[in-house]
Amino acid sequence: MRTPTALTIAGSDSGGGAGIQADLKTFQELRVFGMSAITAVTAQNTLGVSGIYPLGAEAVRAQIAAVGCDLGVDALKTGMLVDAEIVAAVAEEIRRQGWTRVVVDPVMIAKGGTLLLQKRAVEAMKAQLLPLALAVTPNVPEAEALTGLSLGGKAAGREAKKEAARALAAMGARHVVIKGGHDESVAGRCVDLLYDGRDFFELEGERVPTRHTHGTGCTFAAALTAELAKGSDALRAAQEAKAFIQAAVGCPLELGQGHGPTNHWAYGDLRRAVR
Ligand SMILES: Nc1ncnc2c1ncn2[C@@H]1O[C@H](COP(=O)(O)OP(=O)(O)O)[C@@H](O)[C@H]1O
Ligand SMILES: Cc1ncc(COP(=O)(O)OP(=O)(O)O)c(N)n1
Repeated sequence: MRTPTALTIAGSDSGGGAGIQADLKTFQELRVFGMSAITAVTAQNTLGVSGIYPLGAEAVRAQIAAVGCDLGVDALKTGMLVDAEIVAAVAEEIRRQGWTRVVVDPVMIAKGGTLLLQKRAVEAMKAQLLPLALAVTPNVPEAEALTGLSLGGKAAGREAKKEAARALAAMGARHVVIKGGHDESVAGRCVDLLYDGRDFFELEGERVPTRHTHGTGCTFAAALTAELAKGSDALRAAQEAKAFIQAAVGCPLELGQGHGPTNHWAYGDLRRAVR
């Protein structure tokens, strides 16, 4: 059987917890061959982002084309896309290659508050990328920025999240997952809401009381992408991704002085232990 492959189009996190590094670690853990197109290099650690060095749209386009014409891409995800020019180049390459298993993680702001996508690029993302998405995976603030709806922040209600999911589906995304890390409305739980254009599904897990949550969004979206690359449908892939991130947050590595990385090998360890 051919080895499943996945491409991440995202920024590099020198601290290793988010971005390209989190994505490739997750692909590897899920036994999917990982490839990358880097949009920007960030100087970053668990305390925050201290520098952003974009590579530019042409460099991103060239990386995607090089991978596409040779290795094949069973599924891909997008992460930090920096600006409207890179968003446009990525959308154009995806269309040109005819890729359909596309996860758009609409990364906008790092935990420390640094902007990872220019504000004027949000419209480009809505118009050009969301119609190509098999799944879009915003957190609550990203869902608010994309839809213009107020979800209530930490007290985001189920109905408000459903309305935002419908609005994102109307923009062209075939599945919407509104991630629950920022939503504290259900005590002690993290509830991600999945909408497939018809039905809603709740992916629920224990909220782990830890500050080590750097890169949770990237890791969840990368696990979703890896499962899609292996041929799972979107609901099954999201359920597996939720189990992956639950293990990764639940077994922290206690690295760094700030928001430390999650543990990308915890899920594999747990699965081997129950065999
Ligand atoms: N403290 C936590 N305990 C368990 N799961 C978490 C925790 N924080 C986030 N998650 C999960 O991590 C994933 C990413 O969520 P979120 O933090 O909302 O995204 P982002 O990193 O993009 O802000 C979701 O599946 C969410 O439920
Ligand atoms: C290079 C890079 N890409 C994405 C992020 C944001 O990742 P995310 O998973 O949303 O995690 P937090 O930064 O919110 O912890 C990043 N920081 N750097």
